[in-house]
Amino acid sequence: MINLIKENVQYVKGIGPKRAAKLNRLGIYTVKDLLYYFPRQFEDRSTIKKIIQLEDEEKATIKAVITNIESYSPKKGMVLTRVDVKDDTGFAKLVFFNREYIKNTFRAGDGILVFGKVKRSGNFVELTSCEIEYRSKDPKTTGKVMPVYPLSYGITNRDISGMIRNVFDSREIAIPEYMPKHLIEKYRLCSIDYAIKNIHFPKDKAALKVALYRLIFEELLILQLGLFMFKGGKGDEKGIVFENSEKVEEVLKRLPFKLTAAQTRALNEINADMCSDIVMSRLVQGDVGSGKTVVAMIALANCVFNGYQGAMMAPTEILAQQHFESFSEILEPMGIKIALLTGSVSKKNKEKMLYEIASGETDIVIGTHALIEDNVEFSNIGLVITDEQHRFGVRQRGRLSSKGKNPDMMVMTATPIPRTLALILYGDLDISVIDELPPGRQKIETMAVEKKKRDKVYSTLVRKEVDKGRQVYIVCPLVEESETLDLKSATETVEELKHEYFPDLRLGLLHGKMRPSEKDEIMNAFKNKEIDILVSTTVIEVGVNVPNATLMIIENAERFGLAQLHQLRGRVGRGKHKSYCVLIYGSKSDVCAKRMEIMEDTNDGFKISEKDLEIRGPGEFFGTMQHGVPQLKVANLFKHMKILKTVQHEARIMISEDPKLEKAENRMIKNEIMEKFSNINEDIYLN
Ligand SMILES: Nc1ncnc2c1ncn2[C@@H]1O[C@H](COP(=O)(O)OP(=O)(O)OP(=O)(O)O)[C@@H](O)[C@H]1O
Repeated sequence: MINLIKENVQYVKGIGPKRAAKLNRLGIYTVKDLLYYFPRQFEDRSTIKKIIQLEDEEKATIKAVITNIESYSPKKGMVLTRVDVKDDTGFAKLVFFNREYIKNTFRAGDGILVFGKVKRSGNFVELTSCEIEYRSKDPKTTGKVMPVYPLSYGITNRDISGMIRNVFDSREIAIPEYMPKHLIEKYRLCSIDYAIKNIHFPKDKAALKVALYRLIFEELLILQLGLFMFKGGKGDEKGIVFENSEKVEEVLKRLPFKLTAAQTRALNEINADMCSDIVMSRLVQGDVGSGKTVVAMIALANCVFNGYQGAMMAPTEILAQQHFESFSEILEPMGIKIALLTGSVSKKNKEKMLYEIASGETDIVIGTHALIEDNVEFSNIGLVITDEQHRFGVRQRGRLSSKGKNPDMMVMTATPIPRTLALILYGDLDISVIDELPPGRQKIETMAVEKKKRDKVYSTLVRKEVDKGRQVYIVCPLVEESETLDLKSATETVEELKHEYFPDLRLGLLHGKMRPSEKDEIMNAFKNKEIDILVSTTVIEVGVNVPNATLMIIENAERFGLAQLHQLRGRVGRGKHKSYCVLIYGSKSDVCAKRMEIMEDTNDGFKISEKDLEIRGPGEFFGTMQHGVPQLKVANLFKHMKILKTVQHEARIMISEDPKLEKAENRMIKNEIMEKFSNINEDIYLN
């Protein structure tokens, strides 16, 4: 049987090479691909409505009797057929384009069961895009739950249904079961055969539910098992056993503040890992401004006090520079030597730096991607930290770790996501959550303002903050003006502000196309209060810390996702002053209104990322990450969170008992995993 499933789809009755070529473009090559080409949604045609109940714009099924049929040609090549029908509650018109056969097949007095899109205006009811479900004098059978497939390349829903029907009709197809038996029994999953048949031709709503449950379960299980298998769970290799150095107390004393309870808790968890012989793999999650950096710094200091080197990789040069400065201020006086390694270090300096890192003279290296280049060698690295890991790939993180012998590893992120999703994004890491902001932080007052009121925001709010001695960020979606997009650009905004609003103030411009040294210069000037208003693109999004900045204005706020708006907003409210965020939007869409409302209502990153997921769906939310794993066809990481949790629990057990899934009961599902993951370019997958 299995061979039939792997057979080229072109040999299925009614397909042939021409249609097969079209199917190929939908990613369908084999019979199996066709059977696994799942509907995007289902239309419930099983409920029959009376004409009187029909609502404008809805899609519905009616059972009616034909009273009249007329065909005419409004223009060359087009035939319009109008079928008048009635039921015991009213009258309706059915409209068909280019379906001449209707006039020859039907007569007045025939019964018809028809599904279509309703247009209603008072008592006038019309159904368009009609599909005839049954025709007979008295259609007793009801319409079904109909699959709707994701289509293109001239293939219709009917085509796909027909082809799949042919597969089942013309040959003995039985899909061999690959789900481990213990899971089928424990969760009462239906067989794969039943699931496939019922997802394409649901017997009824209940059967569809059973089929979907099985397929969602399976899809998530394959994804999670694959990720565990390929990313590797926590290894059993022995790590370095650090001691909790007394000198850490001295570091704490040098800080201008006391750690929050949440920071202390995270540090204790990190310490416990570092002092054990297990290699640490820990994710530190904390909302913007919660103080993750200092936690990283203390862990690195402790590593150095134990005689090892540490490294921290940041996603941008600005951020690496900032960490370098804040770490140096506290740690250098204690004799710790810190280096900053980025792409813009001159060749000569770099050589010296690399030598000092390799010889062990340098204790802590902070840098960007430059850190993972081959020529960076450490003498004895004990702890590697990546900041904002979602910008790096799994392999990049791995590359940094591989520069030592089982160093402890820590990842920091400001995107608070549910545990279940973190497991998919980050693999099997332990998680510490910093769920408390430093004392004295006030809620960032957020206002969404229509584009036409921008003037007022500039002339009142901006002026007020600057007069108080505070600083302002203005974020624009583009660097330069665009002819095609009506979006605010950073360069244009600076000019406008300079000439029309604030000729007396000091303005700065920051964007990704500038040279690193220029960026540094501007950032330093802003930090040193030499710039009042910094107009920027999203290069300031992650981590930038200037506590005197209290007003953030985001132009074309509708262009950004919620999580990104939250990150941007997090650049203010980082000190003791009351801070504000103004979201200027130019869209009238409902989604935009909803997004703005959420931002106004809450400052809680966790709630925001949940909403973001809900609005955008996990595909977009995970961005590039989704390119790297098999596409989900039926499961939705957000909607099916409960199933995901169950699946993760089971996957973890399976992997711990059989890490490579080699036992007889797991071999079949392993084949499925290999097949799904094999289509993925490893580079993309890992990055
Ligand atoms: N316990 C504390 N008490 C007072 N201020 C603190 C405390 N911890 C950190 N800070 C200060 O809070 C600000 C934000 O800290 P930090 O930059 O570490 O945040 P973060 O969690 O990395 O935020 P982001 O994700 O936005 O980069 C810094 O100015 C830092 O000095």
